[in-house]
Amino acid sequence: MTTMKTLVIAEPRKMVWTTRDKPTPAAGEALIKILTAGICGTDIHAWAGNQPFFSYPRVLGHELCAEVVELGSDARGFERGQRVALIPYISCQQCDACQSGKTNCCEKISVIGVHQDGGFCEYLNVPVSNLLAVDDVAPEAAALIEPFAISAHAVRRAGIVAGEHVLVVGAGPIGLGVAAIAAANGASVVVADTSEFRRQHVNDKLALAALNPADENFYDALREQFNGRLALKVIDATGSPAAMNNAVNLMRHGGTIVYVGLHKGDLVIPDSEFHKKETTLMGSRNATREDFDRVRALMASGKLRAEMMLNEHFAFSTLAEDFEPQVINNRELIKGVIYFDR
Ligand SMILES: NC(=O)c1ccc[n+]([C@@H]2O[C@H](COP(=O)([O-])OP(=O)(O)OC[C@H]3O[C@@H](n4cnc5c(N)ncnc54)[C@H](O)[C@@H]3O)[C@@H](O)[C@H]2O)c1
Ligand SMILES: [Zn+2]
Repeated sequence: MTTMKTLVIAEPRKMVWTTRDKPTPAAGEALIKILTAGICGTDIHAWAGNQPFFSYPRVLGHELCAEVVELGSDARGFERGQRVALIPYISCQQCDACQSGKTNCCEKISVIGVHQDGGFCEYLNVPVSNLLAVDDVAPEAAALIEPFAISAHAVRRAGIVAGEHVLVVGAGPIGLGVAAIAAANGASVVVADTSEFRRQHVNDKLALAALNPADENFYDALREQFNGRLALKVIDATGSPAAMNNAVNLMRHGGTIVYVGLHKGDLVIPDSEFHKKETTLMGSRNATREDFDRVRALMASGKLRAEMMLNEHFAFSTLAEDFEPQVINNRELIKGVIYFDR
């Protein structure tokens, strides 16, 4: 086969099937055959046209599990037939962040499937330096290593260790990943979300307590979970300033707040509480190879399972037709994985 089926966002709200040439890997690249792909909130925003940095036409897909089918010259470290996950970030290696070793914060970062064409197609060329070997992880879970790695990065930034009282605000894919990884670290984890459906998912699939921050007795319920105390670490995964303006009030002395949610609007930090409690405030951006490795190992050991984040499956062959009715209009979608039926 020299051509391949490719799903292109031609313009906002318009997905079309296109036939493209199957690529040939250049030096340092692998040609990968996509097996599964996760659908991210970014994909949905790109479809809707409300992602300012997006340009069209674009092939989405940055949460990928694939098989190596061909290797370009000098593409070392992988073999044909090997199962891999994509680390989609390409950093410039020159900016201040990259020079400080924080390539996840690169000022000129290019994300495969966001700033350049990704994997909602049958085959993709990628630098081998962007691959992670995942032979010990099933394709369904391997497609979720990237969102779980973003969560793992936030957990690592917060320094969450066994026995700590951790409140995760927001039970979308990122918050669920944070809660699952913090619990795998041995922390005592409570999740807060205004959505009853998402709280039920936390109870059922993570076996953790989930509270509604809009409830009158929220603070009392939180204290009850944490042996009469407030949280030591709060991780925000909502992206809602309304959810987090009072985060410092949820903390006890010497606590840490990590914002992984990207807030559409400024945050308000209650000054007196912030000083009085000597609160630490941190951001968390993307993930590093270390975070991807940690997630792969947790998945291989059975401590992280796809179902903790995943609740829908889609077929690649009908995705253009299904995207609006089943992805966009599905109020109960948390995370979907696409199967590449050929
Ligand atoms: N830092 C990074 O590198 C990075 C990477 C990916 C995503 N993100 C951000 O992380 C955030 C979460 O992503 P997601 O895909 O899980 O999103 P999502 O929209 O699926 O989940 C957000 C959750 O927050 C809940 N929520 C909203 N307002 C709330 C409130 N006031 N109180 C409690 N819960 C509330 C919602 O019910 C929902 O369950 C987004 O802001 C996203 O942009 C950051
Ligand atoms: Zn850089």
